[in-house]
Amino acid sequence: MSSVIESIETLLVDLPTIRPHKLSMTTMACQTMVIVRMRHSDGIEGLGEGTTIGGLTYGPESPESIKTNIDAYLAPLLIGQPSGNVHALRARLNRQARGNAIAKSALETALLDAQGKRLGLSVADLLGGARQTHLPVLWTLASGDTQKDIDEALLRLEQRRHCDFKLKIGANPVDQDVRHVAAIKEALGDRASVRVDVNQAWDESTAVRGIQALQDAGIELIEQAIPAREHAGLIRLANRFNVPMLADEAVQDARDGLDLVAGGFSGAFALKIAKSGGLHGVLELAHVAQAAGIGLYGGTLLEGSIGTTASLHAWATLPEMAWGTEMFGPLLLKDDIVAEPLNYREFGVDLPQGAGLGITLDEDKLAHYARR
Ligand SMILES: O=C(O)C[C@H]1C=CC(=O)O1
Ligand SMILES: [Mn+2]
Repeated sequence: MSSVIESIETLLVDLPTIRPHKLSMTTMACQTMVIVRMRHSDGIEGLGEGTTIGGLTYGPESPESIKTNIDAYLAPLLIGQPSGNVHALRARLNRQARGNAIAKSALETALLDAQGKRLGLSVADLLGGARQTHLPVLWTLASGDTQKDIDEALLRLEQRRHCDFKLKIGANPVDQDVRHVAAIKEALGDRASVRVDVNQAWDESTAVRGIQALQDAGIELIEQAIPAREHAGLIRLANRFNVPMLADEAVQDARDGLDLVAGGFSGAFALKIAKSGGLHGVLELAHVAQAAGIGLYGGTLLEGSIGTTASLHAWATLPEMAWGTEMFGPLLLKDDIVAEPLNYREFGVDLPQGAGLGITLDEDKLAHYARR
């Protein structure tokens, strides 16, 4: 008899960050992940992760809402269903539950992990096969202090850990932010690509002033300068400047991507499994971008090792991404809940091998960090 989904357990796991991570909307000292353990009648367990940033400061789902909504609404839709048809299960969830993209992404990850283990294939294999097994990874400088950021970047360069850096700005007045960014770019010179993420903090006229100065300072990419829903404004900025715009919060899924393209956007899209409700959804967005000549960027919501690995399996199926990836989440955390951490080397990370995600939990660490 074929396998069915037997139980779905969700755990809130709190891991401290290696340093305060200062973003335009919040400063993080800890990351909370929702870990999904999905058990099937054939004895296989699938792992998933749903993670956001800073409670409700980043988006409409919080770690607690992700857990509650899986427990109360989404898990009951899956339990007792045949394990193996991921598309049928996605459709079932989407028919009965609106939104909740992060929760759905965690569940789809667990389904794919289990199906891969069942068939002896990696998640990338299930998605058609990996085109890359080593992916570039940038580092985000967000200590809140210019000199500390410069020292951190120089160390990462020296270690051959990262050579692309994203600076989180938008919490301070625009001129102060521009001075901070320009000082870092000046210190790193041609050794590094420097980009900024404003996380929606500016209005359009502030953005015009800020982006002009950042372009003059040699910044290579401007991420989400204005609020997510201001698609027309983002398209105007993309057409006004030479430095490309990276749409992040503005582009959740393929539908948003199509609207931006149809409106005349050019530049790049940040792909995140969490925004698009999972790996298949994010690849649909990637395909819209590819058809429209929009650059690809493998994005993160600062997931731990499970969510980061799931994303890597999706990115691995794509051709080389124009702007690389930011799959550094596990490096921002002081500890890990997996037995074998991801291998970061040579300015990038290796795609884990093995069936499913290719990840094993460290049960002691999980028990230690799980919220009681
Ligand atoms: O891009 C975001 O908005 C989220 C995130 C990615 C890196 C980081 O530091 O925060
Ligand atoms: Mn962003």
